[in-house]
Amino acid sequence: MEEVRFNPSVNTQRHEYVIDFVKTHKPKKVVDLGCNDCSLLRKLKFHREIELLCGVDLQSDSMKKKMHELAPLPTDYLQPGASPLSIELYHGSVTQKDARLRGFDLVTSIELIEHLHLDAVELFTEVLFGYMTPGTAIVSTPNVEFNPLFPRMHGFRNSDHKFEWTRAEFQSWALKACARHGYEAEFTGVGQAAPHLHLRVGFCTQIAVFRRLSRGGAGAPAASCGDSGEIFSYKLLYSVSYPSLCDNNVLRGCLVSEVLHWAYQLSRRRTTTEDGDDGDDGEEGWSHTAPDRAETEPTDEFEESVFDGEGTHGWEDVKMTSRGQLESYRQGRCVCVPLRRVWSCCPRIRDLSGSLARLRLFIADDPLVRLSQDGFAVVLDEGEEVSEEEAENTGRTDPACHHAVEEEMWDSL
Ligand SMILES: C[S@@+](CC[C@H](N)C(=O)[O-])C[C@H]1O[C@@H](n2cnc3c(N)ncnc32)[C@H](O)[C@@H]1O
Ligand SMILES: [Mg+2]
Repeated sequence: MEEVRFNPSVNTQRHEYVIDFVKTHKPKKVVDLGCNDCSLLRKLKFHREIELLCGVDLQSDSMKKKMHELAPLPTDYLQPGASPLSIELYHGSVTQKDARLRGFDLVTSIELIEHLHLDAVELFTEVLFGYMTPGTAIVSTPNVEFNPLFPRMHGFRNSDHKFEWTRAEFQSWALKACARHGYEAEFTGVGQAAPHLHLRVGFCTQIAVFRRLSRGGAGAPAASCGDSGEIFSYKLLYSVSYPSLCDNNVLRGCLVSEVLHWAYQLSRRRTTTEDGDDGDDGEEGWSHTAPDRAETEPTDEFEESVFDGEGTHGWEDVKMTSRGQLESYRQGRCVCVPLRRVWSCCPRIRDLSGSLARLRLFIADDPLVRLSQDGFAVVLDEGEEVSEEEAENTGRTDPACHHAVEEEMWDSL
């Protein structure tokens, strides 16, 4: 019989199964048991709906070799995620409890259980379903019925395997765990044989997806391990937090970067006065006096009418309603760009800050931004511009530029 080959590899297919599950169910807290060299974690970290991503393994060497690849990339600083992300790696055995891993939304155990002796599988089952009590769990293991399709293989698929189960054996273990701990399970797999063989041999890798039944619901007994206090049996090997917009300092950095970028852009644009006069000194388009505060800071009604959040008024409305009110103006050798104008031009600034008042609060004390005395305009020194190089160094780039940097990074990986 010709040896079966998978493309993509069955390992990749297992990881893709988990990733698809994450995309669909959007768990916030995920732990990968038996994470080995963190290869699944390195893929999962890009799914920013996850806020806490953990890995556990008995062998620390493989984790240590690759754990630094879990660190944030430069792009994570340029475009911080909207929600936080922490990654933690633990050295320990899945047969032991650790309070830090309780109550997760998703636990994955990919090709782990067959590396445990059967008495350790019992302990693991208790720890996983009775103590960790995740909302969902994905457990995969080889399906021994598929092995005849590997004619050159003798014994188990790996010398460290303590057993390999048939579909019936795997399902029996899973259903017992469900009955004891209040879960339900569905069975599937990855790595499919030719259609005429599939029914007979099943998937190469068998997968059980467990879902915890609601507490107090039928078949949901109390956790069998009981609440045995705070147990910390794992050693924390690695921990990293990603920059996120939930951190006020990161949010301020992003707002400052956007405000400066837009203020420079707007300061370069020619403006005309209300009557179309472009000034008497040859410097076309500049107002030379600070407008009344009322001019740069239209009324609340104005703000409500233009920024009612319903998307009924576009930028065209702003130009019409505020003609003559949102112009940049000169003060001495400086150019002042009304903060409201910056706000009007950049949806990202509006999204990030929520309101003009909040924007002002956020950036007012930042040393990179100079606001006018009344706090209503960004003050730029004449001729001050952000060079391409400077923009890259400070991250003061427009979104298109972020994407270019990101693409470049991906190409180099
Ligand atoms: C085949 S590898 C798992 C591969 C990995 N899950 C993946 O998807 O790429 C099995 C892993 O389980 C780990 N392991 C074995 N016994 C363990 C235990 N009692 N507790 C935690 N990890 C264990 C091994 O060190 C090894 O890294
Ligand atoms: Mg294995």
